[in-house]
Amino acid sequence: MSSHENTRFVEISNLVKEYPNPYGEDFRVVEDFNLNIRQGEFISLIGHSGCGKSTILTMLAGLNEISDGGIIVGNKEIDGPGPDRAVVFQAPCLMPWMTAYGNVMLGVKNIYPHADKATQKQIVEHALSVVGLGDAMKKYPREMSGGMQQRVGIARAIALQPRVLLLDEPFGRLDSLTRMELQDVIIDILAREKLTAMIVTHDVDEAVFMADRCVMMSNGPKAGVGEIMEIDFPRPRDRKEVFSDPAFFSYREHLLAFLEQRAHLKGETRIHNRKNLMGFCGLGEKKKDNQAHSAA
Ligand SMILES: Nc1ncnc2c1ncn2[C@@H]1O[C@H](COP(=O)(O)OP(=O)(O)OP(=O)(O)O)[C@@H](O)[C@H]1O
Repeated sequence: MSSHENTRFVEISNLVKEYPNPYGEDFRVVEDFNLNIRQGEFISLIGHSGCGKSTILTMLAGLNEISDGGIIVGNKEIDGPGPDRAVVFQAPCLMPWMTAYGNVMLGVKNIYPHADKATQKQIVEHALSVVGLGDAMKKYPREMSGGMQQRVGIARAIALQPRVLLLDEPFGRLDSLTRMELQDVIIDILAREKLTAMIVTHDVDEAVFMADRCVMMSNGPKAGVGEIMEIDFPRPRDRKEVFSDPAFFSYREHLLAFLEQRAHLKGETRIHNRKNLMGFCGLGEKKKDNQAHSAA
C-alpha cells in the first residue's frame, strides 16, 4: 500500500447531506464536511446533539444516501454498504430467538455465504472469544445483560472482518463499569486487527481516551468540521496512566470549551450540566482541580 493510501485510507470530501423537511423542502444538515483518516487511525466525532454526527457515520457506513460530495475507502468510492465497513449501534438489536452464536453466524453467512461451514464456525467462535463471550455462546439475549448483548453486537461486527469499524454511541446505554470494559475490548480489537475506526460519542472523556484524533463538529444546519485535536497518548493506552496525565485534562478542557462556545452560539447561555459530558472515569471537575493544585 502506498503512503498516500495509508494516510488517506478514508477520504471524506465535500460531503453534503440534505433531508426533506415537513414542507417537502431539502434541509441541509451537513455541508462541506472534509476529513482524511489514516489507516489504523481511531477518530472520535463529537458535537452538539443534532449537528449530524450519526448522519456522517451512517453515510460512511453506506446506510444513508450521500446528497453531494463523496467518500473513498481504500481507494474505492463507496456507493452503499459493504463488508469492508461494519457498524455497532447503541442498541445491538439481536434476534431474540437466536443464541449469541446464532446472531453472529447470521451476519457471517450473509457476508461469506461461500465459506465452508468449518470456516464460518471458526470465525464466529473467534469473534465471540475476542469480546469475552467464549463461555456464553449458547446464551439467548434474554439470558444476557445489556453489556453482554452489546458484546455480541461487537462480535457480530468484527466477525465480518471489516477494514473500518464504525461505532455510533455504542456504550450509551451501559453503566460506567461495563462501558470501561467495552472501551478496553474495542481498543484491544482495533490494535490486534489493525482496523480503522470512528466513534460517535457525547462523552468527552471517552472521546479523548479512545481516539488518536478528536473531530469536533460545528453546529448544524450546514455542519462541518469545526476543529480537529490530535490526542498524543502512546498505544497501547493504559487507563490509569492516561487519567493521571495532566495532558488528559488539557484535552478534555479544550473539548469542553469548544462545546460550551458552540452552546453559546446555539443561543444557550451555558451547557446545562458540564458533568453530563464527562463520562465514565468519575474524575469530574474535582480531580481536575486536584491536578491543577498538584501541578502548582
Ligand atoms: N431521516 C431523517 N429525515 C429527516 N431529518 C433527519 C433524518 N435523520 C436525521 N435528521 C435530522 O438531521 C439532523 C442531524 O441528525 P443526526 O442524528 O445525524 O445528529 P447527531 O449529531 O447524531 O444527533 P445526536 O447527538 O442527538 O444523536 C437532526 O436535525 C435530525 O433531526
